[in-house]
Amino acid sequence: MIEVSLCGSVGGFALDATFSVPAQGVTAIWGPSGSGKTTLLRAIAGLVQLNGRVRIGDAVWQDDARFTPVHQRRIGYVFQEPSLLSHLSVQGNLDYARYRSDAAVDFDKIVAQTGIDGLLGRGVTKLSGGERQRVAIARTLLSAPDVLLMDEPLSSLDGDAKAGLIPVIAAIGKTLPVLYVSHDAFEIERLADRVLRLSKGRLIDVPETDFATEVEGLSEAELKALARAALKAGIRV
Ligand SMILES: Nc1ncnc2c1ncn2[C@@H]1O[C@H](COP(=O)(O)OP(=O)(O)OP(=O)(O)O)[C@@H](O)[C@H]1O
Repeated sequence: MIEVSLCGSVGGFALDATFSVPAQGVTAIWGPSGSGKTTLLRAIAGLVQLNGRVRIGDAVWQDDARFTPVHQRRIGYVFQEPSLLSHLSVQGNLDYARYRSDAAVDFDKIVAQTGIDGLLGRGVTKLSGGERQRVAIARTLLSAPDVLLMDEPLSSLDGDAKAGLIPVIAAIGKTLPVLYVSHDAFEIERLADRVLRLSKGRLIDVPETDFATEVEGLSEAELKALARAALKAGIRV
Protein backbone atom coordinates (compact mmCIF):
# COMPACT_ATOMS: atom_id res chain seq x y z
CA MET A 1 0.00 0.00 0.00
CA ILE A 2 0.87 3.65 -0.32
CA GLU A 3 -0.06 5.46 2.87
CA VAL A 4 0.18 9.21 3.08
CA SER A 5 -0.88 11.46 5.90
CA LEU A 6 0.58 14.94 5.61
CA CYS A 7 -0.39 18.15 7.29
CA GLY A 8 1.21 21.57 7.38
CA SER A 9 1.72 24.84 5.66
CA VAL A 10 3.87 25.80 2.65
CA GLY A 11 4.26 29.52 2.09
CA GLY A 12 0.97 30.13 3.87
CA PHE A 13 -0.90 27.42 1.94
CA ALA A 14 -2.37 24.79 4.26
CA LEU A 15 -2.30 21.16 3.12
CA ASP A 16 -4.05 18.39 5.01
CA ALA A 17 -4.17 15.15 3.05
CA THR A 18 -4.57 11.57 4.20
CA PHE A 19 -5.03 8.67 1.82
CA SER A 20 -4.22 5.02 1.42
CA VAL A 21 -4.15 3.38 -2.02
CA PRO A 22 -2.76 0.12 -3.45
CA ALA A 23 0.91 0.32 -4.46
CA GLN A 24 0.02 -0.49 -8.04
CA GLY A 25 -1.71 1.18 -10.94
CA VAL A 26 -2.25 4.84 -11.69
CA THR A 27 -3.68 6.96 -8.88
CA ALA A 28 -4.82 10.30 -10.26
CA ILE A 29 -4.70 13.38 -8.06
CA TRP A 30 -7.20 15.74 -9.55
CA GLY A 31 -8.21 19.23 -8.55
CA PRO A 32 -8.48 22.76 -9.85
CA SER A 33 -5.53 25.10 -10.18
CA GLY A 34 -4.17 26.08 -6.79
CA SER A 35 -5.80 23.16 -4.95
CA GLY A 36 -2.39 21.87 -3.82
CA LYS A 37 -1.67 18.99 -6.21
CA THR A 38 1.97 19.93 -6.80
CA THR A 39 2.47 20.73 -3.12
CA LEU A 40 1.19 17.27 -2.20
CA LEU A 41 3.58 15.57 -4.66
CA ARG A 42 6.50 17.69 -3.44
CA ALA A 43 5.72 16.78 0.17
CA ILE A 44 5.55 13.06 -0.71
CA ALA A 45 8.93 13.43 -2.42
CA GLY A 46 10.38 15.17 0.63
CA LEU A 47 11.10 18.35 -1.31
CA VAL A 48 9.08 20.20 1.30
CA GLN A 49 8.83 18.97 4.86
CA LEU A 50 5.37 18.60 6.34
CA ASN A 51 4.34 16.72 9.46
CA GLY A 52 3.02 13.23 9.05
CA ARG A 53 3.70 9.87 7.53
CA VAL A 54 4.65 8.59 4.09
CA ARG A 55 4.94 4.89 3.38
CA ILE A 56 5.50 3.41 -0.07
CA GLY A 57 5.17 -0.36 0.13
CA ASP A 58 7.66 -1.53 2.74
CA ALA A 59 9.58 1.75 2.82
CA VAL A 60 8.60 4.26 5.48
CA TRP A 61 10.04 7.56 4.27
CA GLN A 62 8.57 9.67 6.98
CA ASP A 63 6.84 9.32 10.32
CA ASP A 64 7.03 10.91 13.76
CA ALA A 65 10.56 9.57 14.28
CA ARG A 66 12.22 9.99 10.88
CA PHE A 67 12.40 12.08 7.74
CA THR A 68 14.23 10.45 4.86
CA PRO A 69 15.81 13.18 2.70
CA VAL A 70 14.70 13.43 -0.89
CA HIS A 71 17.90 11.97 -2.37
CA GLN A 72 17.42 8.80 -0.32
CA ARG A 73 13.83 8.25 -1.46
CA ARG A 74 13.52 5.98 -4.48
CA ILE A 75 11.37 8.39 -6.48
CA GLY A 76 10.89 8.96 -10.15
CA TYR A 77 9.68 12.51 -10.77
CA VAL A 78 8.39 13.63 -14.14
CA PHE A 79 7.48 17.27 -14.64
CA GLN A 80 5.39 19.12 -17.18
CA GLU A 81 8.57 20.32 -18.93
CA PRO A 82 11.32 17.71 -19.17
CA SER A 83 14.74 19.09 -18.34
CA LEU A 84 17.19 17.03 -20.36
CA LEU A 85 20.88 17.76 -20.77
CA SER A 86 20.80 19.65 -24.04
CA HIS A 87 24.44 19.07 -25.01
CA LEU A 88 24.00 15.29 -24.92
CA SER A 89 22.22 12.84 -27.19
CA VAL A 90 19.31 10.75 -25.97
CA GLN A 91 21.74 7.91 -25.31
CA GLY A 92 24.02 10.32 -23.44
CA ASN A 93 21.15 11.50 -21.24
CA LEU A 94 20.17 7.94 -20.43
CA ASP A 95 23.77 6.85 -19.79
CA TYR A 96 24.27 9.79 -17.44
CA ALA A 97 21.22 8.71 -15.43
CA ARG A 98 22.23 5.05 -15.57
CA TYR A 99 25.77 5.57 -14.32
CA ARG A 100 24.64 7.77 -11.45
CA SER A 101 22.33 5.07 -10.18
CA ASP A 102 23.21 1.86 -8.36
CA ALA A 103 19.99 0.24 -9.54
CA ALA A 104 20.06 -2.92 -11.62
CA VAL A 105 17.66 -2.18 -14.45
CA ASP A 106 17.01 -3.57 -17.90
CA PHE A 107 18.08 -0.67 -20.15
CA ASP A 108 16.76 -2.19 -23.37
CA LYS A 109 13.41 -2.99 -21.81
CA ILE A 110 12.95 0.59 -20.57
CA VAL A 111 13.94 1.97 -23.98
CA ALA A 112 11.41 -0.31 -25.66
CA GLN A 113 8.73 0.40 -23.08
CA THR A 114 9.00 4.15 -23.65
CA GLY A 115 9.22 3.75 -27.44
CA ILE A 116 12.53 5.57 -27.91
CA ASP A 117 14.52 2.82 -29.63
CA GLY A 118 14.86 4.90 -32.77
CA LEU A 119 15.89 8.07 -30.97
CA LEU A 120 19.02 7.05 -29.09
CA GLY A 121 21.47 8.75 -31.47
CA ARG A 122 19.51 12.00 -31.71
CA GLY A 123 20.40 15.23 -29.97
CA VAL A 124 17.70 16.09 -27.47
CA THR A 125 17.25 19.59 -28.94
CA LYS A 126 16.05 17.88 -32.12
CA LEU A 127 13.21 16.04 -30.41
CA SER A 128 9.52 16.87 -30.34
CA GLY A 129 7.86 17.61 -27.00
CA GLY A 130 6.38 14.13 -26.84
CA GLU A 131 9.72 12.52 -27.63
CA ARG A 132 11.45 14.60 -24.96
CA GLN A 133 8.89 13.51 -22.41
CA ARG A 134 9.42 9.86 -23.37
CA VAL A 135 13.15 10.28 -22.80
CA ALA A 136 12.48 11.98 -19.44
CA ILE A 137 10.28 9.06 -18.40
CA ALA A 138 12.89 6.52 -19.53
CA ARG A 139 15.58 8.41 -17.65
CA THR A 140 13.64 8.34 -14.41
CA LEU A 141 12.78 4.64 -14.79
CA LEU A 142 16.51 3.91 -15.00
CA SER A 143 16.79 4.85 -11.33
CA ALA A 144 14.42 1.94 -10.47
CA PRO A 145 12.04 4.07 -8.40
CA ASP A 146 9.56 2.63 -5.90
CA VAL A 147 6.97 5.12 -7.11
CA LEU A 148 6.63 7.41 -10.10
CA LEU A 149 5.39 10.93 -9.36
CA MET A 150 4.07 12.67 -12.48
CA ASP A 151 3.06 16.31 -12.39
CA GLU A 152 0.98 17.27 -15.44
CA PRO A 153 3.35 15.34 -17.74
CA LEU A 154 1.11 15.71 -20.79
CA SER A 155 -0.24 19.19 -20.37
CA SER A 156 2.22 20.93 -22.69
CA LEU A 157 1.83 18.34 -25.47
CA ASP A 158 -0.44 18.33 -28.48
CA GLY A 159 -3.21 15.80 -28.99
CA ASP A 160 -1.22 13.23 -30.95
CA ALA A 161 1.70 13.28 -28.53
CA LYS A 162 -0.69 12.91 -25.60
CA ALA A 163 -2.50 10.04 -27.25
CA GLY A 164 0.83 8.31 -27.87
CA LEU A 165 2.00 8.64 -24.28
CA ILE A 166 -1.17 7.62 -22.47
CA PRO A 167 -0.72 3.88 -23.19
CA VAL A 168 2.97 4.17 -22.23
CA ILE A 169 2.07 5.60 -18.82
CA ALA A 170 -0.75 3.12 -18.35
CA ALA A 171 1.66 0.26 -19.05
CA ILE A 172 4.19 1.64 -16.57
CA GLY A 173 1.39 1.70 -14.00
CA LYS A 174 1.06 -2.06 -14.36
CA THR A 175 4.55 -2.56 -12.92
CA LEU A 176 5.13 0.53 -10.80
CA PRO A 177 2.74 2.67 -8.73
CA VAL A 178 2.14 6.03 -10.36
CA LEU A 179 0.81 9.14 -8.61
CA TYR A 180 -0.46 11.23 -11.46
CA VAL A 181 -1.33 14.90 -11.01
CA SER A 182 -3.61 16.40 -13.60
CA HIS A 183 -6.46 18.80 -13.96
CA ASP A 184 -7.52 17.16 -17.24
CA ALA A 185 -10.62 15.06 -16.79
CA PHE A 186 -10.18 13.23 -20.10
CA GLU A 187 -6.61 12.19 -19.34
CA ILE A 188 -7.73 10.90 -15.98
CA GLU A 189 -10.57 8.94 -17.50
CA ARG A 190 -8.12 7.23 -19.87
CA LEU A 191 -5.40 6.57 -17.33
CA ALA A 192 -6.56 6.37 -13.77
CA ASP A 193 -7.25 3.24 -11.80
CA ARG A 194 -8.50 5.49 -9.01
CA VAL A 195 -8.98 9.18 -8.42
CA LEU A 196 -8.23 11.38 -5.44
CA ARG A 197 -9.85 14.76 -5.50
CA LEU A 198 -8.13 17.72 -3.92
CA SER A 199 -9.83 20.97 -3.05
CA LYS A 200 -8.20 23.86 -1.19
CA GLY A 201 -5.47 21.63 0.19
CA ARG A 202 -7.81 18.87 1.39
CA LEU A 203 -8.88 15.58 -0.08
CA ILE A 204 -12.62 15.49 -0.33
CA ASP A 205 -15.01 12.68 -0.79
CA VAL A 206 -18.40 13.58 -2.14
CA PRO A 207 -21.01 11.28 -3.57
CA GLU A 208 -20.72 10.83 -7.29
CA THR A 209 -24.31 12.03 -7.63
CA ASP A 210 -23.23 15.40 -6.21
CA PHE A 211 -20.48 15.73 -8.73
CA ALA A 212 -22.18 18.06 -11.14
CA THR A 213 -23.14 20.50 -8.45
CA GLU A 214 -19.87 20.31 -6.54
CA VAL A 215 -17.44 21.30 -9.26
CA GLU A 216 -17.80 24.65 -10.85
CA GLY A 217 -16.07 25.76 -14.01
CA LEU A 218 -16.01 22.35 -15.69
CA SER A 219 -17.90 21.49 -18.84
CA GLU A 220 -20.53 18.79 -18.76
CA ALA A 221 -18.23 16.54 -20.82
CA GLU A 222 -15.41 16.98 -18.30
CA LEU A 223 -17.70 16.23 -15.40
CA LYS A 224 -18.95 13.09 -17.09
CA ALA A 225 -15.39 11.96 -17.84
CA LEU A 226 -14.42 12.36 -14.19
CA ALA A 227 -17.53 10.62 -13.01
CA ARG A 228 -16.82 7.70 -15.38
CA ALA A 229 -13.24 7.50 -14.08
CA ALA A 230 -14.56 7.39 -10.54
CA LEU A 231 -17.10 4.72 -11.35
CA LYS A 232 -14.50 2.63 -13.18
CA ALA A 233 -12.38 2.68 -10.04
CA GLY A 234 -15.37 1.82 -7.92
CA ILE A 235 -14.75 4.79 -5.69
CA ARG A 236 -16.17 8.20 -5.30
CA VAL A 237 -14.35 11.38 -6.17
N1 LIG B 1 6.74 27.77 -1.84
C1 LIG B 1 5.55 28.40 -1.86
N2 LIG B 1 5.44 29.64 -1.38
C2 LIG B 1 4.26 30.29 -1.38
N3 LIG B 1 3.12 29.76 -1.84
C3 LIG B 1 3.18 28.52 -2.34
C4 LIG B 1 4.39 27.76 -2.39
N4 LIG B 1 4.13 26.58 -2.95
C5 LIG B 1 2.81 26.59 -3.25
N5 LIG B 1 2.23 27.74 -2.89
C6 LIG B 1 0.81 28.09 -3.03
O1 LIG B 1 0.10 26.95 -2.65
C7 LIG B 1 -1.09 26.83 -3.42
C8 LIG B 1 -1.14 25.45 -4.07
O2 LIG B 1 -0.17 25.40 -5.11
P1 LIG B 1 0.04 24.09 -5.97
O3 LIG B 1 1.06 24.43 -7.02
O4 LIG B 1 0.32 22.96 -5.08
O5 LIG B 1 -1.39 23.88 -6.64
P2 LIG B 1 -1.80 23.00 -7.92
O6 LIG B 1 -3.09 22.37 -7.58
O7 LIG B 1 -0.67 22.11 -8.28
O8 LIG B 1 -2.00 24.14 -9.01
P3 LIG B 1 -1.77 24.10 -10.61
O9 LIG B 1 -2.79 23.11 -11.15
O10 LIG B 1 -2.06 25.50 -11.04
O11 LIG B 1 -0.35 23.68 -10.85
C9 LIG B 1 -1.08 27.97 -4.41
O12 LIG B 1 -1.91 28.99 -3.90
C10 LIG B 1 0.37 28.38 -4.45
O13 LIG B 1 0.47 29.74 -4.77
